[in-house]
Formats: sequence, structure tokens, C-alpha cells
Amino acid sequence: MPPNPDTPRATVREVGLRDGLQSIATIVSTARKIEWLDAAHAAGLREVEVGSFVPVRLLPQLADTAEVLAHALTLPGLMPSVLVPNLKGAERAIACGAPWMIVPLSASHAHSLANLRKTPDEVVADVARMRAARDAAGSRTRIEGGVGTAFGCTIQGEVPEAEVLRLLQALIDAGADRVSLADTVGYADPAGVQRLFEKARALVGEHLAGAHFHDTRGLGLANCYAAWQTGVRRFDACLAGIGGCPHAPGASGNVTTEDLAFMLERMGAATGLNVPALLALRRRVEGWLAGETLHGTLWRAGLPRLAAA
Ligand SMILES: CC(C)(COP(=O)([O-])OP(=O)([O-])OC[C@H]1O[C@@H](n2cnc3c(N)ncnc32)[C@H](O)[C@@H]1OP(=O)([O-])[O-])[C@@H](O)C(=O)NCCC(=O)NCCSC(=O)C[C@@](C)(O)CC(=O)[O-]
Repeated sequence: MPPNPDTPRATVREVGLRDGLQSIATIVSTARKIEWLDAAHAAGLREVEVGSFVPVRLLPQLADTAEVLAHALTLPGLMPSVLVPNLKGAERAIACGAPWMIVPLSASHAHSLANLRKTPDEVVADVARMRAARDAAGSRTRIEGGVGTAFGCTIQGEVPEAEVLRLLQALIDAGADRVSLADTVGYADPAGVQRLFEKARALVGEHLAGAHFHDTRGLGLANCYAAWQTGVRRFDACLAGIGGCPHAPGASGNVTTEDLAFMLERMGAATGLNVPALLALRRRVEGWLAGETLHGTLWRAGLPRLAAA
């Protein structure tokens, strides 16, 4: 049957291989990351953040990002992305042919210094340099500016909405192809999400491309739904809900991929995802991450049995 054109589509971007693993002590081998990627692709995921081009001494877990990206580029229909913290990282992403590079910009001045050793405006200036490097190389690597701590920060406390909106616009002016908003430390609530995403949409329109929520205080899925109501159709998530920024005190797990896929499908959105296959992958990843804290609820309850008796 052809897809119903009235069915809303939603994209779940799996960020477990980057955001998920960056705070996990157990080193996952390149072979297992590739197995993870292949299974995620087979389960229908078409956008995956595969690693970070950061100094290896900072994040040895992600030292094999170039190899994982090279494999991701062989998978049909897959749109891989990588995180880049500065121009050097961007040059590596461009050289490796990454379709997307994601630049994390913290709207909290204090978290920005802790995470990237730069002020938010210095990161904006870096984005302009990345755009120039990309254009000079004739590369097709596109730039997403992800504005983090958009709902507050565990180091600084309050982050004014006006500052978040100013930085979204500054990123686009500097040459970012699109922008997204992130709740790095799980301070967001659905009403606040709706308000900020509506304002962001009014300001930058279709440049606003996604939402990244952490489930630190149990509001991750509610926040996704609030963002959905404002027209957001791309959501970051991690298999088994792992993740968190190592330089943001109190940051913990991302929204769980399999739970989010289940919610979106139950809401009637077309995700292209096979939820039982995601649950099977979660079991495999759980075996690789023995002793680590995992999250999510669908794995425990299982899928509802709705077929007529
Ligand atoms: C930005 C830096 C590099 C500054 O770190 P720095 O020490 O100030 O860097 P530097 O420019 O002084 O260079 C020091 C050395 O590192 C090298 N270097 C410099 N850059 C790179 C690079 N890209 N790749 C490889 N090597 C690099 C550079 O070449 C030099 O090497 P040396 O001359 O000493 O041999 C560092 O602070 C950093 O990597 N920070 C990133 C930390 C991180 O990964 N945080 C987590 C991601 S953000 C997040 O999780 C939030 C998010 C995105 O998920 C959304 C949300 O929830 O909000």
C-alpha cells in the first residue's frame, strides 16, 4: 500500500554512538559500533550521529570516529553526522566527507567555557570559519548549530530566552545551514518547550530543524510531545537512554530511542522504525555495556498486545 500523504512524518536521529557513549566508561570496540550501526540501519534509522572529532585524550571512547563514519557512508540512505567542537574538528569532518557536522554551542556562558573553553560568541565566530573552510574546500558537509543549555544550566542557573534566540540567529548569520535546541541538563518542561520553540520558529522559520532532550527529571517524552505540537519533526535520542555531556554537572540520559519511536508510532506518525528490532538492538547493547546505567521503560513492559483474541 502506498504511504498515506496525510500521515505526519517524524525523524528520530540516533545519537547513542556519540552523546550516548561519550559519558560511558566501558570502551566499545569499533567492530561493535559498526554492528550497532548496521542493526540501527536495519531497524529503519536513517540519521545517526556516529561520533565526535575531539582530541583523543579528552574522549578516547570516540577515537575511532573516522572509521565508524566511513562505514556509515556505505549504508544506503543513511545520513550520518558528527559533532565538531572547533575548526580543527570541522576540517576533519570535511576531509572525511561527513554529510553533517553538529557544532554544540552552549547558551550558558559558564557551560560554554567548561565544555569548549570558549564564550558562546567565540563559538559563533568559529562557525563562520567552518563555513568558510567548507566553502573553500567545495565540500558538501553541512553545518548544524545546536544551542545547548537552552532551558537552564546546572553551572550558571537561569539562561535567558532572549540569549538563546540571539544565538540561534547569530548561528544562521554566521553560516549554519540549520539550528536545533537542546536541554542539556533536563531542566525543560513542556510549557517552556512549547514557548521557546514557538519563539524560535517565529524567528528562524524552517532553519529550526530539531530538538534534543535529556530525560534527567522524567520529562523527556513530554518535552518531545510539546516540541512536536510546535511543528518539530526531528528528535535526537539514544538507544537505552544513555548519554550526557561530561562537562555539564548532573547531565544524564537522553530520551530513549525505542520509547520515543513507540510514542511517535502510537501517535500516528510515520517514523519508518521497527520498534521490536530497536528493542532487540537494545538487548545487544545492554550486553556490551554491563554495569552501566541504562534507561527507558518499553523494554520492561513490552509492546501492547492489541490483536483481537
Ligand atoms: C574544544 C576543545 C578541543 C578545546 O580544547 P583545548 O585544549 O583548548 O584545545 P586547543 O585548541 O588548545 O588544542 C590543544 C590540543 O588539542 C588539539 N586539538 C584541538 N582541537 C582538536 C580536535 N577537534 N580534534 C583533535 N585534536 C584537537 C590541538 O591540535 C592541540 O594539540 P597539541 O598541539 O597539544 O598536540 C575541547 O575543549 C573539546 O574538545 N571540547 C569538547 C568537549 C565535548 O566533547 N563535550 C561534549 C559534547 S557537547 C554535548 O554533549 C551537548 C550536546 C551536543 O549533546 C547537546 C546537549 O545535550 O546540550
